[in-house]
Amino acid sequence: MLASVSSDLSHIRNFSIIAHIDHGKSTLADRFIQVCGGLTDREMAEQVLDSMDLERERGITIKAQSVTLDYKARDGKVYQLNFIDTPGHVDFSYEVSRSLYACEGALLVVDAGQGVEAQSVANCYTAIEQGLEVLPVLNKMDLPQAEPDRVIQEIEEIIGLEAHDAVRASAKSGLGIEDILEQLIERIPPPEGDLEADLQALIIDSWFDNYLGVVSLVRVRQGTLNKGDKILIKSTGRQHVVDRLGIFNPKMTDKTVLKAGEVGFICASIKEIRGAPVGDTITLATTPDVPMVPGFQKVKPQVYAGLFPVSADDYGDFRDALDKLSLNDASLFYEPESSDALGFGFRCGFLGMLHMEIVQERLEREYDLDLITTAPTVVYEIMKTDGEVVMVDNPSKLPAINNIEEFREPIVHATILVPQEHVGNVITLCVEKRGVQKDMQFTGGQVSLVYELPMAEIVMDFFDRLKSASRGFASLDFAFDRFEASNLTRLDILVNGDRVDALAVIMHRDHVQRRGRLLCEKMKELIPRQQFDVAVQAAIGNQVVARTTVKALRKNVTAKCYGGDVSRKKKLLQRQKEGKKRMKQVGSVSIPQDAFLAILKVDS
Ligand SMILES: Nc1nc2c(ncn2[C@@H]2O[C@H](COP(=O)(O)OP(=O)(O)OP(=O)(O)O)[C@@H](O)[C@H]2O)c(=O)[nH]1
Repeated sequence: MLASVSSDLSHIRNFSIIAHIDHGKSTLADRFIQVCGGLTDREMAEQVLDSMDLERERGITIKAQSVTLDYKARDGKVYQLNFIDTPGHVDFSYEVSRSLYACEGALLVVDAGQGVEAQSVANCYTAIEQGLEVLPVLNKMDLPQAEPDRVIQEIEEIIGLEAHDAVRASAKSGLGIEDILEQLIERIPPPEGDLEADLQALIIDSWFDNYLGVVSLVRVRQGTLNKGDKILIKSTGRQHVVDRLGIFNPKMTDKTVLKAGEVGFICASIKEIRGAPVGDTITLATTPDVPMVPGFQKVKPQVYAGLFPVSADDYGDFRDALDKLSLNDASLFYEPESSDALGFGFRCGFLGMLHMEIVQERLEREYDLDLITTAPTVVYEIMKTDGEVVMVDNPSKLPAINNIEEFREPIVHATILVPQEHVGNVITLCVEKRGVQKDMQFTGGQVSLVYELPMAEIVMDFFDRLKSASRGFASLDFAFDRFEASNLTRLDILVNGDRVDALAVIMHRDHVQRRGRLLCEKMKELIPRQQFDVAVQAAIGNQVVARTTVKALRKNVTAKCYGGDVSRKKKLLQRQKEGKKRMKQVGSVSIPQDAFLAILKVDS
């Protein structure tokens, strides 16, 4: 019953949507906003929840966002629905579990033509473990290839979730949208939370806004939060005054109070995003003993790479750009690095390859920088002969081989879902990537494979290879499991006899011969011919395992463009010039950006 007493939370529903990329989460969220009358048609034209340009271009959701909607249900009552968006990509799974902590329920949206995918299974388990009510929804029912019965069977068998009364919907046509909202109100419990208790609020997300400073999205778990309150951020121990608070409906709307059970934003003149980390707990300065909401952990980067400005003059701008970018991205780690080959730059840590690509693109696009990136690497644990254990995120910083007692690499626990007809190819790929099979189950038309794989193999090209091995149908989810001793070594690349530190890679000894040779071949393709022969060698210590030669250039590139075809000649020169921008002079040889990433293109 919707009572006037403020302590009644029965009209509130906090929920998230779990969906694999492209299964229709954003479209569905837009429909909810429309049904609840939050936006005009023109505003609807933009997908409001994916707010960053880059996200929209790539069509993926990165930052969690929320929207508060008033829904007039069929029982005549008005409910407050707080939808908390979650990112769909495996790199950002930490943020998913944060978002789920703020909810009592989640919709599991599955494309009725595609079926269940590994990532949504993993997120669904997280939700179930956190005690959430999960409601399956079959989306894209308007498509002729929709197979609701098969997908229901998959949901029941793979996830173990009752799905026979899952709403059959189409976010595109509008079919079933109100049925979803009705089911949500009926099945997802309202939040619990004592309004009289001391304030305890969870930070679901924080981002840096140029005008407002840090804005945090919070879920009040107990007590109330008022404008003007002096708050305490538990992990930093810092105190701040709340300048503004309110909700997104979906526009930012100011209020004076957020109560237990509610979700909204706060601004408290916090200068950088690390001052209000995601997953942290807020309480009042007067009640510092309120416990933290459990499960808070600092995000740890999984993949590291060196980023260097092409022109040394840009170093200062590059540092400023990283400072600014990190205001908004707490998971971006960076520290100065210097390389003999590439000069001064930064060693950056990322959540995964997608995160790395996004950061790189933002630096180049928003800050107009030309950067050279070295091959990404995972973090290794090295036990030295003197017993000391060190973590190494940069192949060129490895201790000398004879000082290494044990080389340990990170192992992930991976789940792959793949249609039966492609399972053979996927197993072959996993074996090639040094995977160890832990489980294999057949369900409906899909096979669920569980493997332990070295993280280094996964972050390289595994995902792309998996997609091509399964015609795009396989899906993957993985999480760090442990460090394990492995027969690894460092492979150096020498250009005309000079060891190029930025080209060093760590790999398994079994792969060294073959990959070393392929790497030299690839380098030969990538390094432009010079006025002299260039020798490219791959070596372990002093032992050369492969070599090739980039033959000296004899002809002028434009020589063959004889006659009056000036435009073609100009074009060629222009292309050459653009190519040069992304080159680094190493000794007397120009090495292009692609060569630094060549290892990623070397299939074992
Ligand atoms: N035919 C059909 N297409 C749909 C439906 N729902 C979504 N789509 C389309 O599917 C594509 C992906 O939809 P999104 O809503 O962007 O998917 P998403 O899950 O939010 O993707 P991320 O933001 O990347 O996680 C878009 O081209 C939508 O237009 C539906 O019910 N029917």
